[in-house]
Amino acid sequence: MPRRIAIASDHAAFVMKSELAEWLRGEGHEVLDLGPANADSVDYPDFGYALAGAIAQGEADLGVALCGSGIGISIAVNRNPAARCALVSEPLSASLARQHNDANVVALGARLIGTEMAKACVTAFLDTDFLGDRHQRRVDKLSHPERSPA
Ligand SMILES: O=C(CO)[C@H](O)[C@H](O)[C@H](O)COP(=O)(O)O
Repeated sequence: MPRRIAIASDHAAFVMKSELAEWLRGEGHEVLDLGPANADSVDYPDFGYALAGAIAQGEADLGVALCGSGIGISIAVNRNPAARCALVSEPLSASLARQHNDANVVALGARLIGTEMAKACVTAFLDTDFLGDRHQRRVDKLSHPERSPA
């Protein structure tokens, strides 16, 4: 199913971001590339916040976030309450992030995995649906931490 996918990175993942954006377009998805536009050194929070903002504003259905390890940009994306970003390095975690966590952003580390593994992770993420049921209750609690018992 064609999706609206936002993608962003820092300099460390610029090449992988470009490869994934081109591949996703080739797969028929609408891709919103939020940068950067080249491999000059930048700060991953700026691009993580932009990606989360696109999700929050409804400009994209799902997101792909990349930096060297995937750690920094996943933290940045998750600062936005509208985002549920899962850092993965293999497809099973990408599927579980959708099935159990209703993750709307997948984060990848371009210095840790290759482009083919990144594509396998994104494919698993896009092809898997949220299971709902008991998982919905838990995801709701992620949206409202103030309602959970201490
Ligand atoms: O992995 C990252 C953050 O978790 C980012 O890619 C940073 O850019 C990295 O920490 C530092 O990269 P640099 O190329 O040494 O500036």
